[in-house]
Amino acid sequence: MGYCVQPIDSHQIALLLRREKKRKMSPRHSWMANEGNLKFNWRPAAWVRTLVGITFNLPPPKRNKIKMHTIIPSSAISLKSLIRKRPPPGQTNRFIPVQCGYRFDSANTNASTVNTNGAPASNNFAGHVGASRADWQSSCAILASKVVSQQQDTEKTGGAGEITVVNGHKTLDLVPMDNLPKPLTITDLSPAPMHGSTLRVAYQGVPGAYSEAAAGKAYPNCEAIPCDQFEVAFQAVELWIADRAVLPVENSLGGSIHRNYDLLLRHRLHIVGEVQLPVHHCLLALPGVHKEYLTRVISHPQALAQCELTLTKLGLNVAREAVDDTAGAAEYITANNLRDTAAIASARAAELYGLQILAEGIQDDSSNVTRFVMLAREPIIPRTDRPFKTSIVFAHDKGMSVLFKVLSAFAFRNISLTKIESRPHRNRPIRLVDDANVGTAKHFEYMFYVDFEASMADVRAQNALAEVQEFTSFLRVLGSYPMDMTPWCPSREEKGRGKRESNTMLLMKFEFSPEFQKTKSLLSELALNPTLYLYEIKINNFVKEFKPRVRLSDVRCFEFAGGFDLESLSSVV
Ligand SMILES: O=C(O)C(=O)C[C@]1(C(=O)O)C=C[C@@H](O)C=C1
Repeated sequence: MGYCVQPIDSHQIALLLRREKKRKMSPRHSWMANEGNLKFNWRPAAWVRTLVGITFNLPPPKRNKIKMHTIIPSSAISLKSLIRKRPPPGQTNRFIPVQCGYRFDSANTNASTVNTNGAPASNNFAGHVGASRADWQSSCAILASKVVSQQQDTEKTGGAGEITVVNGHKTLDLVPMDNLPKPLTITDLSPAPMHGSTLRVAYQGVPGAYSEAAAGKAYPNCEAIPCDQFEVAFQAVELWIADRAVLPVENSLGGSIHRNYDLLLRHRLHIVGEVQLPVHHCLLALPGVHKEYLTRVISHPQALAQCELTLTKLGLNVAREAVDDTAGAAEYITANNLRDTAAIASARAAELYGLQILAEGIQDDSSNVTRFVMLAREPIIPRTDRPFKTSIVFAHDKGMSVLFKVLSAFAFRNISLTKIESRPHRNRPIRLVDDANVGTAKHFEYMFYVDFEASMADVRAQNALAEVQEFTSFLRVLGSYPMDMTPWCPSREEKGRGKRESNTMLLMKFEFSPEFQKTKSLLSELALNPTLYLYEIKINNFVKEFKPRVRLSDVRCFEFAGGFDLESLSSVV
């Protein structure tokens, strides 16, 4: 079945918000109904509630399944409202309809399922075939009609056949066991919704953007939902249009993506994970275009910054223009048939928008990595049995050496800080300090963002934060989440240098074994998803079976998506 994924923009979000308000429907309710997860809401411990700075006003669990269909939002969200309007004739649409590649049947190549090039688009990340929005809507409709018909049956029969009275109290509305959601366990670090549909993950950009790849790495079977701005991705999660958002926060070459730091503070989403994505940029142009024809290069400002030196080395001293995202740049060239313009984007963007790759790996450093955070409406339960990171934001109070004192709270407890970022304090950007003798000092006021390597379940972290609270006027925990420990996936060039021979040997030795093939695909899924614990057991068996037969030094890196290091996996299990 062909399916066209369209980016959501802020206008549509506003429309949905208004509609949502009109129906006086609380998002909390819609989630509970949608996920069928009524009984399993966990209340975070008191210290989490205090530190997260958010009141968890969970309504009492409701078990009346009739309520569920009345408050399902998805069936009411029209697909149309998620599709961007076409631009007036003569004006180019910034987001032309493209086949996102999440669901594709080659037999179906109608206008909405082909890319701008007329060619069918293809998938980029393994196993990410998810239900389309249409499927999602129809499953909600089926669920709703099921509940309505059950309700009617009950009304007709007066509830016969169902136990509705217990000890004289009409309290229970029992549902067949099969329909009950599975209880959450401690391994459900970030519980996925149980509405029977795939996880919907919002990202900024259009298909082919690195953020889409990051969404696929974080949630391998997700339905990735493109959004035209970071803010829209935040709102999509807040309005239950998406279940998660995956957004970039920093790049190893270009530095912090400040906008997302500001938005983290403005919105009430929680960081539930992180993914680090190696970013290999390509220079893309229309087929037949040579480097010499180019008069400008367009891309996301981060991507332009990451390739600055290489572009100059390639002799491309041409105009460099910033656009919203890398894949959007590629799309723009194709849509406008620009033969004098190149885009910096991914190889997948080249494939999707029918461009040729003029140069590959053009980032100034081959180990270019972007760190993305995974955002959800609910925080996850912090653990101590694997490496966790905690992100906080604080504003310091008046006083001497406050920043030093705050940082010492971590240093004295041997907690490493992995990142510190400061942003202007929007409410109070300047503090004036008058000194009658020398004049007025104008102090810039900041919000400080700190990531440290400890879980909120670790007493050291709790004590450190208790101390930090003493020196700060504002403190919020943005999230405590598993660190991305996926082994380093070297770039193609690095891999070629030395390791290829041993990898090839290993693959030759085992590739004919069906068991190996099966396990290999499981492992590649794990390599792509740092939060999947289910696979640990399977890996354990794999390691047991294969370890005696191969030298670990021979199997440093497999030649499949994501790549991983067997040695570090065996230390995980
Ligand atoms: O434009 C894209 O493809 C993005 O996903 C955005 C973004 C960013 O915001 O930094 C993500 C990764 C790369 O570092 C370049 C751009």
